[in-house]
Amino acid sequence: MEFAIGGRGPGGWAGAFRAASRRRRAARVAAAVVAGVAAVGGATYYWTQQAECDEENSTQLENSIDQEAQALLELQRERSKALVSSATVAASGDGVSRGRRQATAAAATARAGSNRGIVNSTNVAEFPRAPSMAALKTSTDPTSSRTNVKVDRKFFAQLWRFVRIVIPSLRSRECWVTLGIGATLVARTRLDIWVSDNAGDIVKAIVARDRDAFMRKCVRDISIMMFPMSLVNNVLKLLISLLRVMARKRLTLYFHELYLSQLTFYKATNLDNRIQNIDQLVTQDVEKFCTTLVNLYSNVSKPLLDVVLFSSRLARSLGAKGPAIMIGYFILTSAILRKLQPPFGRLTADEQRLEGDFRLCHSRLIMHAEEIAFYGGGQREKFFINGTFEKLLQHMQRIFMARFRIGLLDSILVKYLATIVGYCVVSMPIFFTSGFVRTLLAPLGRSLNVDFEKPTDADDAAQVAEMYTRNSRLLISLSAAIGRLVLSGKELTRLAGYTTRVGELDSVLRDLRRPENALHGSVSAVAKLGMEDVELRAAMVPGRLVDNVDYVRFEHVNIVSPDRILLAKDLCFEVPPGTNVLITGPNGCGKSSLFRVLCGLWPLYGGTLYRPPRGRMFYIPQRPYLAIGSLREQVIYPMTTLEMRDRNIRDEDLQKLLDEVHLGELSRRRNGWDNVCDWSDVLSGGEKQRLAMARLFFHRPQYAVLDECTSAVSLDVEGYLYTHARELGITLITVSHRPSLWRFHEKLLRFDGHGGWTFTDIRPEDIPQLTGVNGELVAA
Ligand SMILES: Nc1ncnc2c1ncn2[C@@H]1O[C@H](COP(=O)(O)OP(=O)(O)OP(=O)(O)O)[C@@H](O)[C@H]1O
Repeated sequence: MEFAIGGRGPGGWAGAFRAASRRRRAARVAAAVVAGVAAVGGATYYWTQQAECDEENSTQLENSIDQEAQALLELQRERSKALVSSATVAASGDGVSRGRRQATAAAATARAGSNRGIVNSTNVAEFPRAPSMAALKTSTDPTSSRTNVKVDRKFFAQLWRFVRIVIPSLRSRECWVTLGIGATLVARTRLDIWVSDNAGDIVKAIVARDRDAFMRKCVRDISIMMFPMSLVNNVLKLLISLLRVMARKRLTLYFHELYLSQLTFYKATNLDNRIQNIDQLVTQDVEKFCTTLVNLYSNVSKPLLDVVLFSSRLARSLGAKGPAIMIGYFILTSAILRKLQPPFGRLTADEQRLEGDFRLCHSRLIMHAEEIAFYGGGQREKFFINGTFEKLLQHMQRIFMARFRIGLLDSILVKYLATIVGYCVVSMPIFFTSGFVRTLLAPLGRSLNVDFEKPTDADDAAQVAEMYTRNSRLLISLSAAIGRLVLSGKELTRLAGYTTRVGELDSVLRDLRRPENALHGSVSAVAKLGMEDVELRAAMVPGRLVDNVDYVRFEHVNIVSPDRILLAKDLCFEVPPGTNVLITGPNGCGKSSLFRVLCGLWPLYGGTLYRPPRGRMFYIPQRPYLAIGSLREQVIYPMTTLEMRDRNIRDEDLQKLLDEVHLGELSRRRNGWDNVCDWSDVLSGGEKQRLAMARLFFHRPQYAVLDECTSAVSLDVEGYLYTHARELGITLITVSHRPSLWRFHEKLLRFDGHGGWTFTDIRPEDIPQLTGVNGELVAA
């Protein structure tokens, strides 16, 4: 709220103030402080009410955003798939530590890649996992905490937890910066009061034609004070920005630690549907939380201080009634405006949804441009897109009209009437010293034990001008402080929203890392089973992992999907070193899931799993993960160049590997081994798979899990790769539908798609019977 107070007040006030006794003045100051605090209480009540209103609006906004999120699901799914396939590979490739370093960059690429994903949607569609389906479930879930944002005890408890992470100790830098901001705020308020006093003195000197006083106050004092004033202002800005960055750093690193270790990133995105869009939570919501928290700190503490100090200062000249009337007026007008205000929260939410619909139409056009073009559907799409745009425009016009109506009232109450009230308050001692105002203020005066006495006539024009200037400035500052307090209500609700979201992330990540959940999944998953799920209940008994042997053995292990479907019952087989195993079965029967259990991504149920330590196993999926970085880093992933140098491995050694997989040319392109580009875009499907095989040969694990990872490689090269892997002593566990691969394996694990399985020898005489003339599978 602002005033347009200006002009010159009439003379005759000064005597009134000279005549006031010290005792009375002290009483008035005390009363003014009480009035100020009471008014702040009123303002606080107001903005709590406001917060509830905002809460309602924000819930509507959130709901609407949910709808928009649903509408945009198709696009997000593409992006999530890219992210999750990266997460799966980073998890199974033991790339955790490296993944931590590259998390931000990878997310950025995935996001940037979403556009490519749109155009190239056929590639992405190969991937069966769609964690965004889980996102769909939770985003519409009415019990989701997104719809339940409250400024309550739980909020303050959560907030306190994060404040303790952000400010870990009283000796931390963050604590000093927080205290520094507090001290700077006090200094700034004191300087504001000095400015008001000084402005009064300057006007007084001008009116009294006192040149010496004018030079002293205007030139000398301001010249001296401009240094501390500009210093304080800018130090305040600097400290607030610093605290924001420090808070974000602490909190982001805290979440990175939780998220990127112990495969939590995989579990959170694949096995658990409690949270969605973790990338957004970690990168954006944490940042917004920190910004809102720091802003709230400065936006509440400063105005509170201002209200108390400005009120007490004003009371010295106007008595308690000045600030009390002004604050009362603000509370009154705010209440009126709130009553009459249209539901802008809902209107804005609707606007967002309509904008989302409009954007989605265009995005779908880009995504399916080819199909639409083949169908000749341009006209149909135009009709549809124009219709959506028309709806958006009509809604925007409705909002403009609502804003126009409330704007009229707003200007009258907040600008012009407030100006009148401000003028009246400042000139009260001279014009309104008896009668109506006295009667009006009498109850307030009695309750505050203040005597709103009539000041004696002032007669010193210079002093009057001084008082007028100072008081009007103080009143402007006071009203600005109350305005900021009122706005803080909105910020508090926003902070509650971010705290809930960040708090949810925190509790889910911590839950997934609990020792009892680490190996066996969420305990609650079993607890949620109904009594009718007898078989499932029996199958989901926590299993035992022995990971220090040099063979792979499944003993009575059950494979259960996160959706609690029993994919394989009572698995028992052994893969001794040197015995390659081929896994076959219909789509969706659980072949890849076996690997997920083997690598520790999915919970282990049933019996005992024996396997070598993770570092001695390697996993290559059908679409290999290519990290951000140079060509060298693609081959050695998840090892870093530094680690490679430490182990005395040279680029020439890598070149041999590339030659083995028939990709030797790659290192001879521009920038050679240091060539950094988006490798998933640059390489063809077959080249990516061969590069992944070079990576396998580089790491030479004891066991390699190959999940259809040569499906795009020509048959002759594929044969060579398998032969070479055997020469290197790598034992292979392969999923493939290609009969051409049977000859490289000794055992066959076949799933029947109903939980059953067989584990048999592959006899040489079986192989020709199973392959047709062109190498296709004719019996299984
Ligand atoms: N994260 C997950 N959440 C829920 N269900 C899943 C998840 N991952 C896989 N599934 C389900 O588990 C089943 C087995 O999936 P899996 O990937 O093991 O199939 P697959 O045998 O490898 O199939 P394909 O031959 O098509 O690759 C499928 O029905 C799949 O939908």
